[in-house]
Amino acid sequence: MGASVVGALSSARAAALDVVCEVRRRRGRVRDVLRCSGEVEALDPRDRALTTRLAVGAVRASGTLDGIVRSHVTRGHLEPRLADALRVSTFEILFLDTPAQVSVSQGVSLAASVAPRARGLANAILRRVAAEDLPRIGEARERLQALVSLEDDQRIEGVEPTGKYGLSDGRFSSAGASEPSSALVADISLAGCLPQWLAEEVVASLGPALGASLALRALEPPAATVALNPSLGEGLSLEALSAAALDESPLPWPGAYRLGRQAGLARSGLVRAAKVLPCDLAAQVVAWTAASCACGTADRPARLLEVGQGRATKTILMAGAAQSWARTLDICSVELEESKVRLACERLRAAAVADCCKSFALDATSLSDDDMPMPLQEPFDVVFVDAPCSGSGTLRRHPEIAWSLSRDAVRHAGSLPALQLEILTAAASRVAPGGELLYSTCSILVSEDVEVVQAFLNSEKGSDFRLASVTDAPIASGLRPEEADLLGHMVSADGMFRSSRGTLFGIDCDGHFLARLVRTGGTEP
Ligand SMILES: C[S@@+](CC[C@H](N)C(=O)[O-])C[C@H]1O[C@@H](n2cnc3c(N)ncnc32)[C@H](O)[C@@H]1O
Repeated sequence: MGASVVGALSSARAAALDVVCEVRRRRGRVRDVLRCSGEVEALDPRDRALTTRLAVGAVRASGTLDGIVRSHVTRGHLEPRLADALRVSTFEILFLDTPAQVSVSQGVSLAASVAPRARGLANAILRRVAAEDLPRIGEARERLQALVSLEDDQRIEGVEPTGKYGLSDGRFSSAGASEPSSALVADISLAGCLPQWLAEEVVASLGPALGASLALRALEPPAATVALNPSLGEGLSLEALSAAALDESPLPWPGAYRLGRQAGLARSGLVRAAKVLPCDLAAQVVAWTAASCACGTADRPARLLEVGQGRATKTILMAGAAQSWARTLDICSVELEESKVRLACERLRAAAVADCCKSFALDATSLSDDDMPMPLQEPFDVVFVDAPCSGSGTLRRHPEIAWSLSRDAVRHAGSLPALQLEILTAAASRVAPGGELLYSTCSILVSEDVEVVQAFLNSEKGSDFRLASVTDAPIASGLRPEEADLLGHMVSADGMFRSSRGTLFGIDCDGHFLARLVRTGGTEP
């Protein structure tokens, strides 16, 4: 924070405010606005990092920050640019290590830069944020930290370790087992800057200790993780990555690296050339595991249907993983949005895997229909459903999600779980007998993962399938010990993959989910 100067408004903070105003005016995404901003581009790297942290943080925590600011305004209404400035400054006071004297003084200058007559009001509000809300969040974090240090729900059960939450806190073992205590939910909501309903869902889905751990890490920047494209020669891609001086270090997964410096990645041209794919580590594990389920089944080229191709990151990883095992995958992918299919096709060509991949723009809920394009009519060894979801496992990467999502979207009829079940059921009809149906999301909510899997298995179509453990996927037998540890750590006792199960080797992944369903009954589709 050396660039900060008490009194004179720093250019990093002024740029962060412009970005946040632009996001509000255009209803844009903060990372897109940051990427396209000439003002941000002109900053030196250190200031650019502060601008990014402030703008992303202000958007990610917006509901909590606005509530705190409002609680200190006794009358009247804040004009939008002033509210934006106070949001940015409140985030800095509460969540960055800037000395309060500097962050308050800079916050007052920031507010005065857009509303000169509000200097006194801004001063009063920000001083109260520093004096009252900063310690309140510190106390909430301490209580959550005490809970996290107990490690597992079993040790919590029957013990009231800190006396700071009610006894009922230890009694969560699965979704809906009991109501979360309001004190725990309030702490997770405040420290993790989540709407209360989402904090409740997080506790119901992950349990108290993992919910607390997630809240403590919720405002940190996401890990800068990349995958080398195996199809373009891992050695060459690694050389190019080293030459770009991004301070890479290997992670315990084939071709996975963490970057110490992320800022130069776009400028290096490596992403455009598809030599390097920005991709969370857990998403890489999901893609390689899915590829192995297809490659492990036959000596002939295996057929894999990917549902929900998006920008084809996992398609590229799956094709590359198969090549690295000297196997061939024929991949068909379907995606609802035509613009994504066009982009996916461009990326597949750049990544040198277009020969083995075909993409179709269609609605996956119609996959059981008779009039599908020809290549989709033949049965598949593996159908991999990378389902549309809330993205609640990727809040740090997609900061808009936390405050734009509603409980209705993840819970009720006509919502995401209903669409996920419809897609899974339609996709199931394309699985060959003995083949596998894989269901994946980047959500941490049980309503979108295990409950969808259970609803499917309880359905007529689902009666042809049984759950298999992800630890028994063919990839597991070929992994190096630390890679096997990583996979094992992320698989729960029920055999389902959940990367939200906490950090390992200091790696803090997004929250991804994967379930394997093997087809044991039924006839050819
Ligand atoms: C989790 S994302 C996929 C991510 C992608 N596989 C990747 O690796 O980057 C889910 C995708 O499903 C697509 N989708 C949503 N509804 C769909 C539907 N009814 N049929 C097919 N695709 C759909 C979304 O547009 C989105 O791209």
